[in-house]
Amino acid sequence: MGAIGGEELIKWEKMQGRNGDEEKILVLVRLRPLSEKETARSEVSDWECINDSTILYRNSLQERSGLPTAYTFDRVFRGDCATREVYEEGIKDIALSVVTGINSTIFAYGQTSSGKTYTMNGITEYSVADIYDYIQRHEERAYVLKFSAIEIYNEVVRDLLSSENASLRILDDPERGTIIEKLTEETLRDKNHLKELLSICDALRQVGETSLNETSSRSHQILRLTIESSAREFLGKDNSTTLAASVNFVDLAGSERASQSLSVGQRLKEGCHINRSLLTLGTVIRKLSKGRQGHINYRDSKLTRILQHSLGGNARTAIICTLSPARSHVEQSRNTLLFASCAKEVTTNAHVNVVMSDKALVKQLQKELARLESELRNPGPPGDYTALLRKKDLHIEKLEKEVKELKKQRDLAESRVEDLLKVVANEQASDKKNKHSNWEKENDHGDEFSESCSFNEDASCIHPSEVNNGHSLSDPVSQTNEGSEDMCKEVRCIETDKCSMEESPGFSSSSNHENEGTSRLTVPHNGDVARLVLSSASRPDINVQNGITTNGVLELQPRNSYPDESSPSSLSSATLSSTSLKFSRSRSCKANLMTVSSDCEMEEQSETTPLNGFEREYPGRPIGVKRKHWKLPSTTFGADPIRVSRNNSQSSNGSTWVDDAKLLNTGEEIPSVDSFVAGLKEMAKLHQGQDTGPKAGKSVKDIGLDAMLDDSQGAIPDWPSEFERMQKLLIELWHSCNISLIHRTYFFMLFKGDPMDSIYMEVEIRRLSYLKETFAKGNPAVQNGQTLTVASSLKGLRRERAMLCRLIYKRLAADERNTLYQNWGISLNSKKRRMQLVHHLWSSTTDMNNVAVSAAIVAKLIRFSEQGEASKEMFGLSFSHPCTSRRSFGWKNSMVSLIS
Ligand SMILES: Nc1ncnc2c1ncn2[C@@H]1O[C@H](COP(=O)(O)OP(=O)(O)OP(=O)(O)O)[C@@H](O)[C@H]1O
Repeated sequence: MGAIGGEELIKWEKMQGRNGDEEKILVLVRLRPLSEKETARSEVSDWECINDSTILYRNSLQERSGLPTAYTFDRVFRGDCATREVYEEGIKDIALSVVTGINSTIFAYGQTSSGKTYTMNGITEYSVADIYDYIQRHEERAYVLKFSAIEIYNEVVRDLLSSENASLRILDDPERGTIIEKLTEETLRDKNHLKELLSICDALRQVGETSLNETSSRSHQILRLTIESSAREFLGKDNSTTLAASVNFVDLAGSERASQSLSVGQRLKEGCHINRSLLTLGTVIRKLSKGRQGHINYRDSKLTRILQHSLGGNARTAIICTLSPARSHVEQSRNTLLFASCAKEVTTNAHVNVVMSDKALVKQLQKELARLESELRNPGPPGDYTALLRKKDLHIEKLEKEVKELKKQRDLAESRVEDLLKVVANEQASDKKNKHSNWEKENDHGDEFSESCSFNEDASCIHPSEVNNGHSLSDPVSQTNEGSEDMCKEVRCIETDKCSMEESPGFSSSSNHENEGTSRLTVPHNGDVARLVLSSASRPDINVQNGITTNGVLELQPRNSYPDESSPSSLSSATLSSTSLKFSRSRSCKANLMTVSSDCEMEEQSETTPLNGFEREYPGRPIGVKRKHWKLPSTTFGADPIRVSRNNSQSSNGSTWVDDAKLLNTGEEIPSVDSFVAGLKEMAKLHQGQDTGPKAGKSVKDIGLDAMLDDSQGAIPDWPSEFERMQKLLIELWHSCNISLIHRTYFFMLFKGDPMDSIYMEVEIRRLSYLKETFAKGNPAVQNGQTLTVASSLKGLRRERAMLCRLIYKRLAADERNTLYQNWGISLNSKKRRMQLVHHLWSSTTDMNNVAVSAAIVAKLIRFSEQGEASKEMFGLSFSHPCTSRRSFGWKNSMVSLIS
């Protein structure tokens, strides 16, 4: 039979409350009463069981010997305790484990005449009786019991139940471990044969009685009862399993010293063998008590070889140590207690033993073989594989998405690191450039310079801290060319595409006529500081002729036009035709031309943050609604030229641009809230057109509001939590898509939880989800005819931050700024305080406090409140009936109080 695991094993282990758990050997100590002989010799009893677990040596003389006087074990029994009591206290539980498939062993260890046989006879009898009782009560199972009784004497194993008393041979079977060949077996097939069991017990008792003679007292006797059981309902069936375990009752020879009991000749040989087995047993127990490290010498004696599994193996084990109380045996008693102390540290690891008959095993293997052969012959319907492949494909697709998302996150992280490096580099550069120290008041760099360059940012002067010997620290190519291209001033970007330029101090521009002629931008050429940033200049149709002259003049000449010779140093407000401009550079700057081109390409992408131009590839565009020239308002400054359409037009071409610069009169490209709102309406209109098709042709007023009102008034269950969800999603999407902070602020300020907000929020979510998805795939999004990438959107965001940085200086008083710095944990002495502050704005997607405060600060900077403390009703964004009560589930904090 081969041992296997199985469901039954698990079931039985559960029944036993064990699953290969380690368990310490149970150690009991039994003190016998003084024998008649000992009493006659006036022996005194020096040992006393002071409680259930402690035995005490009471001799006051010996107490001073330094040896222990108290010993504690699992249980100690006084001399007047009955064997039944010993049996019931722990032994019974272990002995009966055998009926549930768990091996067990009960030892008796002690010096000669200490009561080992006396105890084991009782234990064996009670155990067998209880096993019998158990079998009787479990008729659902069939039992087979096998007895064997052996004696180890002088290291020879004898079969006590065979008539010949023949010697037995110990075999080491690789599968079954140590076995004893020619075991005499008395087999009981089921309960009808139990009488035979009892007769065998009688025979064993006789053996025990026999052992009282001189020979047996110096031999080790082992009675083994093996029990196999199977559920009757499975008997004879292929799936039947059998539990098989053995219980050993071991009556060891006396552990007295050889010198006491042995002398010469046969007795000496006998004693040596006795001591060899006992000595080995002691050594094994001692080693096991220290944790099974190293070699355990089971094979050094027959006794330990046969009982190997009972000593630290697959068995539950109990040792009853018997003591004589007589003072004359104190030394042996102490040795016994020492042995017991070691034994109680030994752990065993018993588990339920399940076996399957060879027949059942063969059948099961044949069945498994047949199944595998069948699978090989019939690989299954192709549909299975198709489905499997589809599943795999989906999984691969999902993984690819994850990879792209991770790449995107990596790019973002790299970009942020780049930003930080620039900040650090700028700070270092600014330290060196003390000659520009007057450029910064309050040791807060950049404002005055920026103010002097209040031309829109696309054509703005580079902050001195960004310039190092004429090259931008942030431009790796320029840094590479450092030293060799001093005369070539970098041209970064020029606003084109019908851009509107304002005169600004520090700049002069000239144009002989709108849309034609050469536009010259004269940059204040202050040594190596001058730098003109061109945006959108990478457009292939822009031709820069002559590049930047040595006196800092950049000439832009639209193709097919003529240069304006008249006023090279002045340029009035100019609108450049975006259709025919092309860059070129003077030969002296040839090497830098590549730099310019590359820079300009990047700038072209950076012109637009993802806010704008969504209309181009908006997936929900209704059929028939072609690409229109409407746009969301530009909230990334310099990203798009400001197109003037002040009438908030809702014409079919939908260009609802507001000349924000004029409107706000800030010198910065801040989109007004009404241009923002107009853009939202455009978007909502498109969205509505997508959803409602036939209504697409109507104007916003015609279709948008009423239709949306209908939609939105379809009650959204649990709107407060839905609003919160949408709001969080939007914040995350804004962050992911690098959306303009001003756009976020406007949106945040306008939509605070009115049920009607759901429409615009939904539109915004759909728009940004599309953008995010496009970015996640690593694709550029085509927006407003321009290509938008993660990198370009980040650049747009950076420019917006720079603008906000300037606004902090312009719009906030010194004490307001200081309060903000303190609130945001920015040291008042640190450099780039404003930039630090700006980087905190809208920096968290989860911290709503950060969001609310950020929105409040940006709102203040762009004078949102001055634009009318915009209410949605003002802009026609709210669809609420005048009587409809507004419920706000927005931010709880007072934004005004948060700012100050
Ligand atoms: N707990 C007890 N109560 C009463 N009598 C006992 C008790 N233990 C042992 N005896 C008696 O002590 C005597 C010796 O006991 P026993 O033969 O069991 O010792 P042993 O340890 O088996 O000796 P050996 O090693 O020689 O086989 C016996 O007559 C037995 O009846």
